Amino acid sequence: MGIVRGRGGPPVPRLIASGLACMRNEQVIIRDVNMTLHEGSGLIITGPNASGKSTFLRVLCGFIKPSAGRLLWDGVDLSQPGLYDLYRPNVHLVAAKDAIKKALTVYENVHFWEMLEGGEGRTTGALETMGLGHLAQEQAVVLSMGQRKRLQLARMLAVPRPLWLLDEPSVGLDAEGVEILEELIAQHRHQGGIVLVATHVPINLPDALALRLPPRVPQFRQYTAADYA
Ligand SMILES: Nc1ncnc2c1ncn2[C@@H]1O[C@H](COP(=O)(O)OP(=O)(O)OP(=O)(O)O)[C@@H](O)[C@H]1O
Repeated sequence: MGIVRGRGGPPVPRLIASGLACMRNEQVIIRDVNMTLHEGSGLIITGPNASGKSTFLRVLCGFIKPSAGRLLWDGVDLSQPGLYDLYRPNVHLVAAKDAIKKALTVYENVHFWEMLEGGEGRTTGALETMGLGHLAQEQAVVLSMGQRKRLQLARMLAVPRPLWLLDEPSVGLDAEGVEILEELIAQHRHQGGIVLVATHVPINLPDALALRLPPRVPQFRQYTAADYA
């Protein structure tokens, strides 16, 4: 994660969104979103329900292509062919849907992900950090909502990546869990990582930037069977 510098100039921002827009189903979900983030940055994204916070994170993680605007990573415009594929391994999204496999053990849920991503040896430590070590050999089906969130965060820790995109990461966590989360974010930023948090719940990210998305007024239309296919 070395600092990228222009020739003799200040560090190049790691992540830039410029005039970013996203349409889904012929609806504008987000428009003209701008941000510039350097190593160690934190950004708290707020906005009313349906304002596009989750959509914005999904665009940033490369699941949805922007409809307009530009996204740059280390100064490179990701709209160029093939570059999203190179960028994606830098990003970890903690989404509302947790993709936890109930039939696997807690350990396997993290280890499976770690192996998929080419890592090895971090699963046990990640579970311990999230206070799930004692449940490692239990099937994930027994986990409570807050424990599932802890498992999601353990998966993130098992595969180190510079850019964390966290969608409502504290929902379901108890006070101790929130404290661990805030400490992890602080450590990650201290090591040069970047953390974006979309949330309705206040979270302590010292010196974080703020982005508030405006309310969306959806254009309702008649839906057809094709929309649900
Ligand atoms: N695949 C999709 N197709 C069509 N519309 C979508 C799709 N995904 C999301 N949307 C619409 O995008 C809008 C924004 O949704 P999103 O989940 O990004 O908002 P949000 O700000 O995260 O909301 P909340 O605060 O309720 O979590 C919603 O109106 C939703 O219906």
